[in-house]
Amino acid sequence: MTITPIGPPCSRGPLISAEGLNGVGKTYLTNRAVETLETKPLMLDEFSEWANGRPGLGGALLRALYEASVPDPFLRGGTPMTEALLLMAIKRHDLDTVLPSLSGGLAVIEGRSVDTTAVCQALLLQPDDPDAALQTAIALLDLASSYRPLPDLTILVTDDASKALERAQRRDRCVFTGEQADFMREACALFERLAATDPVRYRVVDRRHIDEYEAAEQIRAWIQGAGDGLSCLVEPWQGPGAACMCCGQRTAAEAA
Ligand SMILES: Nc1ncnc2c1ncn2[C@@H]1O[C@H](COP(=O)(O)OP(=O)(O)OP(=O)(O)O)[C@@H](O)[C@H]1O
Ligand SMILES: Cc1cn([C@H]2C[C@H](O)[C@@H](COP(=O)(O)O)O2)c(=O)[nH]c1=O
Repeated sequence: MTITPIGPPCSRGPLISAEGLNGVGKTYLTNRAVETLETKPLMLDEFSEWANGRPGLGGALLRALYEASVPDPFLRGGTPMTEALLLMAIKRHDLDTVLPSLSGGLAVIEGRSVDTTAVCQALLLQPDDPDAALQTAIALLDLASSYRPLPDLTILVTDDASKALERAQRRDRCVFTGEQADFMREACALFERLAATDPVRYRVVDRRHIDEYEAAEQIRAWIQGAGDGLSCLVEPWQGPGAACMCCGQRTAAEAA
């Protein structure tokens, strides 16, 4: 189903997410890509960059997850479904905070969004079964999309998991355990399989095949094109005919 405004086209900005493993270069490449854009998007930091604490409910929920999972980089506290719902609530909170920017026509780039939640929590819910994990990730994304609209565009940055691991360890001056490195390898494969299920929303930058200049240029072009022909953004739980969260117009649903 597509949502079309009854009046003039919606002038909102695009909601974009950057996804991929720790240390794969999401932040590095996205920052490089936006350097050359005339109108800078609003960048919503990744979790680790909330180091000084983010005010508000999103920060408080994240602190609760960190405290319950210490000392695990993947926020694993032993109750994956509860964690999934909290992570979705944080990503919903992120959306709430950027609605004024989207409404003003600005592009917003989320450093990680609901796809990370789908991938990481699916691996916890279906350990040792990659096909079941893919189905679970798809189902978790479906659940997330009832909390908030999915991004208009998701850029997956991927690479050999071992390269991403090396960069993450160097940057954070830490050593991942063997189990954590295995988790990253599984997440790498699942991110790639999940992206292949939705070629309309995902664009994939594979650093095994292109250098950082080409990667940044691709990302720049995708960000620049993401604002074309956007439909209204509606509360998923309100259904057809709801007002757009950005322009306020009532929408009509039509069969795709
Ligand atoms: N092509 C590159 N050349 C040199 N350094 C790089 C390159 N790509 C990334 N890095 C460095 O590797 C580290 C990890 O990159 P970055 O922080 O962008 O990863 P990330 O995907 O955002 O990771 P995380 O999700 O863990 O925050 C950073 O210190 C970054 O500066
Ligand atoms: C959003 C989200 C994050 N995580 C994990 C992935 C990373 O190890 C950390 C956050 O680090 P970053 O600075 O955002 O790269 O949290 C997760 O397991 N599930 C999620 O939904």
